[in-house]
Amino acid sequence: MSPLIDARHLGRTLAATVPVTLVRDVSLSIEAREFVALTGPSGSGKSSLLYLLGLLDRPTAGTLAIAGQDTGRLDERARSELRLTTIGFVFQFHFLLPEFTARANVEIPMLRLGRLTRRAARARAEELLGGLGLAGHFDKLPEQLSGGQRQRVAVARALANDPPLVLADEPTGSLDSKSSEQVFAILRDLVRERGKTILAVTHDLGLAARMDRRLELIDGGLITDDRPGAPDPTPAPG
Ligand SMILES: Nc1ncnc2c1ncn2[C@@H]1O[C@H](COP(=O)(O)OP(=O)(O)OP(=O)(O)O)[C@@H](O)[C@H]1O
Repeated sequence: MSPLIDARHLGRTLAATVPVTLVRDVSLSIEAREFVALTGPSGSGKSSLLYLLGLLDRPTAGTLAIAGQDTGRLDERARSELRLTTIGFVFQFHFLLPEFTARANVEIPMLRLGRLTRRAARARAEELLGGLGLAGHFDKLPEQLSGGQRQRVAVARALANDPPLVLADEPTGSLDSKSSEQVFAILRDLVRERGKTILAVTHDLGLAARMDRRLELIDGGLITDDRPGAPDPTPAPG
């Protein structure tokens, strides 16, 4: 099976009098069921890379295949469909629509994709929210929820169309330590129990160390790709 993400020499440069390179020559392959941290100093290009991989932005160099599809060959409509079916996003600041209830926020991606009836979308939204401990909160607006609850609604929304891949930009960055731990456990269980693949930007090296693989960017380039938790492949002598 092809990797879920396969980037070859990916680059993103902004054209300006002095061009700005956000992402340079990143080659990277992520398989299904990986739980990957994307780390690096502020301004190193983590969000820029995440936007490219999430098809929210287009590279100026290199190639990107998502779920085996060469994204450079897709028109806008096909890119949008691939994004809706394959990728869920969770951002640091939830970006829920403030005038819609928790349930409606989760229903929207399903209604946009148009594969479920309104009634089925509603049932699925309630099931997802219920599974994330939000059973009593379907009708609340984002402002009526705590930060941790809002982030769980954002996770439910990311899962609405059952995408294999979830991209998260500092998903615990704005949360207190208890909510942060809760959201981290939810993301980890999505990989372990539901077979999702997660790539999460984080500044928290403690969290990154608890994930399966850590990528590090400096100045837009990938300088580290390691597996902190992996057993040492060479057993100690004796
Ligand atoms: N539209 C833009 N125009 C000009 N510069 C930009 C633009 N978008 C990003 N940059 C610059 O590109 C660099 C990479 O930004 P990016 O947000 O990807 O980094 P980051 O690693 O996610 O940072 P942070 O950890 O602070 O969120 C930064 O120096 C940023 O200021």
